[in-house]
Amino acid sequence: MMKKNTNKNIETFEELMKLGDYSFTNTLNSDPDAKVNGENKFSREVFSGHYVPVSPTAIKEPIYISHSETFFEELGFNENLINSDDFIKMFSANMSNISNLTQNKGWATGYALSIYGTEYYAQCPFQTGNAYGDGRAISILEAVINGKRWEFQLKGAGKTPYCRGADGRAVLRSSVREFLAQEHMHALGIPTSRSLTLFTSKKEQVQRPWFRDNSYSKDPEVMLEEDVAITTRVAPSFIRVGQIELFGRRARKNEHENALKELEMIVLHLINREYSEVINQDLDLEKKIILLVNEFQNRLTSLIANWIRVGFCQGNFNSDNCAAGGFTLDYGPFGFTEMFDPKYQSWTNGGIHFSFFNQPVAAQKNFKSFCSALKPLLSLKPEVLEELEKIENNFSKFMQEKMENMWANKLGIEKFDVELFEELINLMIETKVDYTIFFRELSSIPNDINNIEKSFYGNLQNENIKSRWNNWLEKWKSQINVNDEESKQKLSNQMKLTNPKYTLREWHLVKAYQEAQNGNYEPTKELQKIMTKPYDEQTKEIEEKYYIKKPSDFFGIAGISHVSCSS
Ligand SMILES: Nc1ncnc2c1ncn2[C@@H]1O[C@H](COP(=O)(O)OP(=O)(O)OP(=O)(O)O)[C@@H](O)[C@H]1O
Ligand SMILES: [Mg+2]
Repeated sequence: MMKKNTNKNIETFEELMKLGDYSFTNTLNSDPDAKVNGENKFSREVFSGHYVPVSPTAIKEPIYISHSETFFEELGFNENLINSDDFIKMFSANMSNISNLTQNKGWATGYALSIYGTEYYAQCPFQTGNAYGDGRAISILEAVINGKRWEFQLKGAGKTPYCRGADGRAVLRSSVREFLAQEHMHALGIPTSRSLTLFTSKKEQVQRPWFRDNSYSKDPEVMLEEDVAITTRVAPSFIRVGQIELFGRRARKNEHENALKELEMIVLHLINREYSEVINQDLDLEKKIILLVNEFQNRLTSLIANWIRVGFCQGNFNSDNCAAGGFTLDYGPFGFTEMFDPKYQSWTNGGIHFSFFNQPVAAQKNFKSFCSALKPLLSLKPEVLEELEKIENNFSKFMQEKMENMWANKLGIEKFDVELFEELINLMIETKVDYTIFFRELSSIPNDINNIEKSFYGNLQNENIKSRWNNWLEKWKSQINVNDEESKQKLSNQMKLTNPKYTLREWHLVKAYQEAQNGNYEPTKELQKIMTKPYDEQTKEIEEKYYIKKPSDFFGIAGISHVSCSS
């Protein structure tokens, strides 16, 4: 039976505004100093409160680049909305002179920073952590749409108290990357913040450190003038592990009389926004906390296994870039591994700890920071604290289980086999395979290793390696359940739903944002169209253009093989 579509469509900007709901202002505290500080567009310490009201700074004469048709459809947004003047104004950060606005201010939030489990304060200009947070991200709307609550956040909408002396802007390059990556990840079946719209402007440029053309430099060499842009991203909330940490640290140090209360408030807010379907709101606080850590652990471990499944490396997995709802957030120095390397990491300053295969450990560090932040709420309940610590200590066991299941699925086998897996990884490293193409080709269940040569960066002339590969294939085949053409086809189809055909390679992105800088948005749109169907075969023409290994000319090239800065 066809499921009846009960969703109500949103035809006009006015209808969208009617769904706006700012009730969080009843359950969360605003920064008490915000009023005194007027515009709130300069770097300053914010000592308490959960959010600071901030007016976004418009980009002038916004130029439309793209919107997510898929997400519009999911939200029930009429396509015509994108032509509405008010809609364009709102999502290019111009909230003046819009009729039907319930509130013409947005809000920014503070958060703390832990890098690989170590607490940091140095990144805050005051060295206290009180001026660190959304430096250029400003939320402007919460709306309940067809029963689901969404927060709409502009990235690059100008300065906030957390701007740390920077310009509050995002450049076109990083905005195109984030806009495309979010919808690609969603299409890959991976929880993520979503993209709504992408606007740029030719009326404002900001400077960013970057590389010369075709440079091999690891460090930026020049300051580039780049056009500004704003992407609107959408999620049930933008609460980060770092945000819970900020309140956890304040409570732990008893920084002000409301510190513990504010921690409780933000935790309950997190549960409401991200976990209301799994945590009954009538339970007492301790029970809620235990369910919360369990479920966050569950989501986070699945998320990381999924990242590794598709070759994604987040690159900067600090606690402030780890969404407490367990989805992907902050597409800064991210990348998809091409020539397989477990240590792959595109960000030159990122270090090995955020590299591709170390992401389970990086996640564990963020999980630990999350648990530590909750502990002040349990100081009078040692038995609950013990329970929490037990969950915390089980992280690596759960992570390992998720990883093994993921590898088994990727290989189309029932049960993970450590020997089979380790030999595969060794062979993949030794023979330099393209991660995406290899697993996709394997999904066709080849008879001989020559059939998947397409995925090798070198050729297979070495007889020893060739025979090791064929032995591996034999062993693998003895573990998959394929006895006839029909079962082979069935398994092949199933594997192709796990192993995508297309992933967002950096050199595709570079072409798209360089063209966009010249005012040609077609490559961005083409990439968007292809990368939102990553498991489909698509046309021969697309295959020839996008289902190919990284061209040798791009190896080692700055801005393609590695980046120095994400903003
Ligand atoms: N141009 C900028 N102006 C003001 N603040 C900035 C700017 N670039 C980065 N920041 C702030 O510096 C911190 C670290 O930046 P990072 O690259 O992790 O985040 P981001 O990409 O801006 O944002 P997000 O995590 O919201 O996606 C963040 O708190 C961010 O808000
Ligand atoms: Mg960030």
